[in-house]
Amino acid sequence: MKNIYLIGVGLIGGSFAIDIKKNNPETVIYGIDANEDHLDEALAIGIIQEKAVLDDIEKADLVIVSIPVDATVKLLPTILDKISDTGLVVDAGSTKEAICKAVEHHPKRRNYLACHPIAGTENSGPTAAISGLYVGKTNIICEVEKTTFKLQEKALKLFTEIGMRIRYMDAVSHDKHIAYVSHLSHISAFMLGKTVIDKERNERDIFDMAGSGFRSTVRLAKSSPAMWTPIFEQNKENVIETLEEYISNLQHFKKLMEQDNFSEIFNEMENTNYIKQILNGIN
Ligand SMILES: O=C(O)C(=O)C[C@]1(C(=O)O)C=C[C@@H](O)C=C1
Repeated sequence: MKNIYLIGVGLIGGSFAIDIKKNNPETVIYGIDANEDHLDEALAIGIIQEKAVLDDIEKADLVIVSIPVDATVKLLPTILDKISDTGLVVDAGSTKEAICKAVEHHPKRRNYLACHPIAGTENSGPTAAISGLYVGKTNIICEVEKTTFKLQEKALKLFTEIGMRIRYMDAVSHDKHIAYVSHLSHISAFMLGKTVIDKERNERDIFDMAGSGFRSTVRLAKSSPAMWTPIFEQNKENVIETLEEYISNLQHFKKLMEQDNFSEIFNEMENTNYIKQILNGIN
Protein backbone atom coordinates (compact mmCIF):
# COMPACT_ATOMS: atom_id res chain seq x y z
CA MET A 1 0.00 0.00 0.00
CA LYS A 2 2.26 2.78 -1.21
CA ASN A 3 -0.26 5.55 -1.96
CA ILE A 4 -2.99 6.05 0.60
CA TYR A 5 -5.63 8.75 0.13
CA LEU A 6 -7.60 10.02 3.11
CA ILE A 7 -10.95 11.51 2.18
CA GLY A 8 -11.64 13.37 5.40
CA VAL A 9 -8.56 14.19 7.46
CA GLY A 10 -10.28 14.42 10.87
CA LEU A 11 -10.13 12.28 14.00
CA ILE A 12 -10.99 8.96 12.32
CA GLY A 13 -9.02 9.27 9.07
CA GLY A 14 -6.15 11.04 10.83
CA SER A 15 -5.82 8.34 13.49
CA PHE A 16 -5.68 5.66 10.77
CA ALA A 17 -3.00 7.67 8.96
CA ILE A 18 -0.77 8.09 12.02
CA ASP A 19 -0.58 4.37 12.83
CA ILE A 20 -0.44 3.13 9.23
CA LYS A 21 2.48 5.48 8.53
CA LYS A 22 4.19 4.30 11.72
CA ASN A 23 4.00 0.67 10.53
CA ASN A 24 4.77 1.49 6.89
CA PRO A 25 7.16 4.47 6.73
CA GLU A 26 7.46 4.18 2.94
CA THR A 27 3.74 4.89 2.48
CA VAL A 28 2.72 8.35 1.27
CA ILE A 29 -0.52 9.65 2.76
CA TYR A 30 -2.45 12.16 0.66
CA GLY A 31 -5.32 14.25 2.05
CA ILE A 32 -8.57 15.36 0.46
CA ASP A 33 -11.04 17.41 2.51
CA ALA A 34 -13.75 20.01 1.84
CA ASN A 35 -12.31 22.01 4.74
CA GLU A 36 -9.09 23.75 3.58
CA ASP A 37 -8.14 24.66 7.17
CA HIS A 38 -8.31 21.00 8.15
CA LEU A 39 -6.08 20.09 5.21
CA ASP A 40 -3.51 22.71 6.27
CA GLU A 41 -3.62 21.47 9.87
CA ALA A 42 -3.25 17.84 8.78
CA LEU A 43 -0.23 18.78 6.68
CA ALA A 44 1.32 20.89 9.45
CA ILE A 45 1.06 18.14 12.08
CA GLY A 46 2.25 15.43 9.70
CA ILE A 47 -0.96 13.40 9.35
CA ILE A 48 -0.69 13.76 5.57
CA GLN A 49 2.36 14.30 3.45
CA GLU A 50 0.56 15.98 0.54
CA LYS A 51 -2.75 17.59 -0.33
CA ALA A 52 -4.64 16.04 -3.24
CA VAL A 53 -7.88 16.28 -5.21
CA LEU A 54 -10.46 13.61 -6.11
CA ASP A 55 -9.08 13.10 -9.64
CA ASP A 56 -5.76 11.93 -8.14
CA ILE A 57 -7.26 8.82 -6.56
CA GLU A 58 -6.76 6.79 -9.74
CA LYS A 59 -3.20 6.45 -8.30
CA ALA A 60 -4.47 5.16 -4.94
CA ASP A 61 -3.69 1.72 -3.54
CA LEU A 62 -6.09 2.51 -0.71
CA VAL A 63 -8.72 5.20 -0.12
CA ILE A 64 -10.05 5.69 3.42
CA VAL A 65 -13.35 7.59 3.46
CA SER A 66 -14.10 9.14 6.85
CA ILE A 67 -16.53 11.98 6.30
CA PRO A 68 -20.15 12.44 7.51
CA VAL A 69 -22.40 9.59 6.33
CA ASP A 70 -24.54 11.80 4.06
CA ALA A 71 -21.39 12.96 2.26
CA THR A 72 -20.22 9.32 2.04
CA VAL A 73 -23.47 8.26 0.32
CA LYS A 74 -23.06 11.08 -2.21
CA LEU A 75 -19.34 10.70 -2.85
CA LEU A 76 -18.72 6.95 -2.73
CA PRO A 77 -20.02 6.24 -6.29
CA THR A 78 -17.68 8.96 -7.67
CA ILE A 79 -14.76 7.54 -5.70
CA LEU A 80 -15.44 4.08 -7.15
CA ASP A 81 -15.70 5.61 -10.65
CA LYS A 82 -12.14 6.84 -10.25
CA ILE A 83 -10.43 3.98 -8.39
CA SER A 84 -8.09 1.69 -10.37
CA ASP A 85 -8.89 -2.01 -10.84
CA THR A 86 -6.52 -2.94 -8.00
CA GLY A 87 -7.35 -0.07 -5.62
CA LEU A 88 -9.25 -0.64 -2.37
CA VAL A 89 -11.82 1.77 -0.94
CA VAL A 90 -12.91 1.47 2.72
CA ASP A 91 -15.22 3.75 4.65
CA ALA A 92 -15.66 4.35 8.37
CA GLY A 93 -19.32 5.36 8.43
CA SER A 94 -21.44 4.79 11.54
CA THR A 95 -24.35 3.57 9.37
CA LYS A 96 -23.99 0.79 6.84
CA GLU A 97 -27.28 0.06 5.05
CA ALA A 98 -27.65 3.40 3.19
CA ILE A 99 -23.95 3.47 2.31
CA CYS A 100 -23.92 -0.10 0.95
CA LYS A 101 -27.11 0.62 -0.99
CA ALA A 102 -25.55 3.68 -2.64
CA VAL A 103 -23.01 1.46 -4.45
CA GLU A 104 -24.80 -1.92 -4.65
CA HIS A 105 -24.94 -1.87 -8.47
CA HIS A 106 -21.69 0.01 -9.07
CA PRO A 107 -19.39 -1.81 -11.56
CA LYS A 108 -16.51 -1.37 -9.09
CA ARG A 109 -18.51 -2.60 -6.04
CA ARG A 110 -15.92 -5.35 -5.51
CA ASN A 111 -13.24 -2.69 -4.84
CA TYR A 112 -15.18 -1.39 -1.82
CA LEU A 113 -15.18 -2.81 1.73
CA ALA A 114 -17.89 -1.51 4.08
CA CYS A 115 -16.33 -0.88 7.51
CA HIS A 116 -17.30 0.65 10.82
CA PRO A 117 -14.44 1.04 13.27
CA ILE A 118 -16.00 1.23 16.74
CA ALA A 119 -13.65 3.87 18.00
CA GLY A 120 -13.70 7.60 18.45
CA THR A 121 -13.98 10.41 20.91
CA GLU A 122 -16.26 13.40 21.27
CA ASN A 123 -13.58 15.54 19.57
CA SER A 124 -13.21 16.16 15.85
CA GLY A 125 -10.78 17.53 13.28
CA PRO A 126 -7.16 16.63 12.52
CA THR A 127 -5.86 17.86 15.89
CA ALA A 128 -8.12 15.28 17.58
CA ALA A 129 -6.39 12.40 15.75
CA ILE A 130 -4.39 10.14 18.07
CA SER A 131 -1.98 7.27 17.77
CA GLY A 132 -3.30 3.99 19.16
CA LEU A 133 -6.98 4.91 18.79
CA TYR A 134 -7.73 1.55 17.16
CA VAL A 135 -5.75 -0.76 19.45
CA GLY A 136 -8.11 -3.43 20.81
CA LYS A 137 -11.12 -1.86 19.05
CA THR A 138 -13.54 -3.75 16.83
CA ASN A 139 -13.96 -3.07 13.13
CA ILE A 140 -17.39 -4.22 11.95
CA ILE A 141 -17.16 -5.31 8.31
CA CYS A 142 -20.42 -5.65 6.37
CA GLU A 143 -21.22 -7.53 3.14
CA VAL A 144 -17.64 -8.86 3.05
CA GLU A 145 -18.53 -11.35 0.30
CA LYS A 146 -19.13 -8.44 -2.09
CA THR A 147 -15.45 -7.42 -1.98
CA THR A 148 -12.70 -9.06 -4.06
CA PHE A 149 -10.95 -11.66 -1.89
CA LYS A 150 -7.49 -10.19 -2.53
CA LEU A 151 -8.67 -6.77 -1.36
CA GLN A 152 -10.35 -8.31 1.71
CA GLU A 153 -6.98 -9.82 2.62
CA LYS A 154 -5.19 -6.47 2.18
CA ALA A 155 -7.72 -4.71 4.39
CA LEU A 156 -7.52 -7.40 7.06
CA LYS A 157 -3.73 -7.10 7.21
CA LEU A 158 -3.95 -3.33 7.50
CA PHE A 159 -6.55 -3.38 10.28
CA THR A 160 -4.94 -6.15 12.33
CA GLU A 161 -1.51 -4.44 12.04
CA ILE A 162 -2.91 -1.42 13.89
CA GLY A 163 -4.42 -3.64 16.59
CA MET A 164 -8.04 -4.00 15.50
CA ARG A 165 -10.34 -6.98 15.96
CA ILE A 166 -12.64 -7.87 13.10
CA ARG A 167 -16.33 -8.77 13.32
CA TYR A 168 -18.46 -9.58 10.28
CA MET A 169 -22.13 -8.60 10.12
CA ASP A 170 -24.81 -7.83 7.57
CA ALA A 171 -25.59 -4.14 7.10
CA VAL A 172 -29.21 -4.37 8.33
CA SER A 173 -28.18 -6.07 11.61
CA HIS A 174 -25.32 -3.61 12.03
CA ASP A 175 -27.67 -0.62 11.86
CA LYS A 176 -30.18 -2.22 14.23
CA HIS A 177 -27.62 -3.08 16.92
CA ILE A 178 -25.55 0.10 16.62
CA ALA A 179 -28.71 2.17 17.17
CA TYR A 180 -28.92 0.73 20.70
CA VAL A 181 -25.27 0.69 21.65
CA SER A 182 -24.03 3.91 20.06
CA HIS A 183 -26.74 6.13 18.58
CA LEU A 184 -29.06 6.06 21.62
CA SER A 185 -26.12 6.90 23.92
CA HIS A 186 -25.51 10.08 21.94
CA ILE A 187 -29.17 11.16 22.04
CA SER A 188 -29.29 10.41 25.74
CA ALA A 189 -26.18 12.56 26.36
CA PHE A 190 -27.41 15.42 24.15
CA MET A 191 -30.79 15.51 25.91
CA LEU A 192 -29.22 15.17 29.36
CA GLY A 193 -27.00 18.15 28.51
CA LYS A 194 -30.02 20.09 27.22
CA THR A 195 -32.07 19.33 30.36
CA VAL A 196 -29.31 20.64 32.61
CA ILE A 197 -28.58 23.74 30.46
CA ASP A 198 -32.31 24.57 30.22
CA LYS A 199 -33.04 24.20 33.93
CA GLU A 200 -29.79 25.14 35.63
CA ARG A 201 -29.49 28.68 34.32
CA ASN A 202 -26.37 29.48 36.35
CA GLU A 203 -23.32 28.28 34.42
CA ARG A 204 -21.12 28.69 37.50
CA ASP A 205 -23.36 26.24 39.40
CA ILE A 206 -23.07 23.70 36.59
CA PHE A 207 -19.29 24.11 36.45
CA ASP A 208 -18.81 23.90 40.23
CA MET A 209 -21.18 20.99 40.79
CA ALA A 210 -20.32 18.88 37.74
CA GLY A 211 -18.35 15.94 39.11
CA SER A 212 -16.99 13.11 37.05
CA GLY A 213 -20.45 11.47 37.08
CA PHE A 214 -22.08 14.28 35.11
CA ARG A 215 -19.00 14.91 33.00
CA SER A 216 -18.68 11.27 31.88
CA THR A 217 -22.41 10.85 31.27
CA VAL A 218 -22.71 14.02 29.22
CA ARG A 219 -19.36 13.67 27.40
CA LEU A 220 -20.97 12.63 24.11
CA ALA A 221 -23.02 15.86 24.04
CA LYS A 222 -19.81 17.58 22.93
CA SER A 223 -19.91 15.56 19.67
CA SER A 224 -20.29 17.17 16.24
CA PRO A 225 -23.89 17.85 15.07
CA ALA A 226 -22.63 17.77 11.46
CA MET A 227 -21.58 14.16 12.01
CA TRP A 228 -24.57 13.03 14.06
CA THR A 229 -27.57 14.59 12.24
CA PRO A 230 -27.08 12.48 9.07
CA ILE A 231 -26.47 9.35 11.19
CA PHE A 232 -29.86 9.81 12.88
CA GLU A 233 -31.45 10.53 9.49
CA GLN A 234 -30.03 7.42 7.82
CA ASN A 235 -30.88 5.18 10.79
CA LYS A 236 -34.20 6.86 11.60
CA GLU A 237 -36.43 3.76 12.00
CA ASN A 238 -34.00 1.92 14.29
CA VAL A 239 -33.24 5.02 16.33
CA ILE A 240 -36.95 5.74 16.88
CA GLU A 241 -37.38 2.14 18.12
CA THR A 242 -34.54 2.59 20.64
CA LEU A 243 -36.04 5.89 21.79
CA GLU A 244 -39.41 4.24 22.40
CA GLU A 245 -37.75 1.58 24.58
CA TYR A 246 -35.67 4.16 26.43
CA ILE A 247 -38.58 6.55 27.03
CA SER A 248 -40.67 3.66 28.34
CA ASN A 249 -37.87 2.77 30.80
CA LEU A 250 -37.63 6.40 31.93
CA GLN A 251 -41.40 6.53 32.42
CA HIS A 252 -41.28 3.25 34.35
CA PHE A 253 -38.61 4.70 36.64
CA LYS A 254 -40.67 7.88 37.17
CA LYS A 255 -43.74 5.82 38.01
CA LEU A 256 -41.82 3.78 40.58
CA MET A 257 -40.65 7.05 42.17
CA GLU A 258 -44.22 8.40 42.30
CA GLN A 259 -45.36 5.14 43.90
CA ASP A 260 -42.52 5.26 46.48
CA ASN A 261 -41.55 1.82 45.21
CA PHE A 262 -37.89 2.12 46.14
CA SER A 263 -37.39 -1.61 46.56
CA GLU A 264 -38.25 -2.06 42.87
CA ILE A 265 -35.96 0.85 41.96
CA PHE A 266 -33.20 -0.94 43.87
CA ASN A 267 -33.93 -4.14 41.92
CA GLU A 268 -33.90 -2.35 38.57
CA MET A 269 -30.52 -0.78 39.33
CA GLU A 270 -29.08 -4.03 40.68
CA ASN A 271 -30.18 -5.89 37.53
CA THR A 272 -28.64 -3.17 35.37
CA ASN A 273 -25.31 -3.47 37.25
CA TYR A 274 -24.92 -6.56 35.04
CA ILE A 275 -23.70 -4.19 32.31
CA LYS A 276 -20.36 -4.24 34.21
CA GLN A 277 -19.95 -7.99 33.61
CA ILE A 278 -20.95 -7.62 29.95
CA LEU A 279 -18.46 -4.84 29.27
CA ASN A 280 -15.63 -6.33 31.35
CA GLY A 281 -16.23 -9.88 30.21
CA ILE A 282 -15.73 -9.29 26.54
CA ASN A 283 -12.53 -7.29 26.92
O1 LIG B 1 -16.45 7.28 22.31
C1 LIG B 1 -16.93 8.15 21.63
O2 LIG B 1 -16.81 9.34 21.91
C2 LIG B 1 -17.66 7.83 20.42
O3 LIG B 1 -18.53 8.59 20.07
C3 LIG B 1 -17.31 6.64 19.65
C4 LIG B 1 -18.41 5.95 18.91
C5 LIG B 1 -19.34 5.27 19.93
O4 LIG B 1 -18.84 4.47 20.70
O5 LIG B 1 -20.53 5.53 19.93
C6 LIG B 1 -19.16 6.90 18.08
C7 LIG B 1 -19.39 6.71 16.79
C8 LIG B 1 -18.64 5.74 15.98
O6 LIG B 1 -19.41 5.28 14.96
C9 LIG B 1 -18.06 4.70 16.80
C10 LIG B 1 -17.79 4.91 18.08
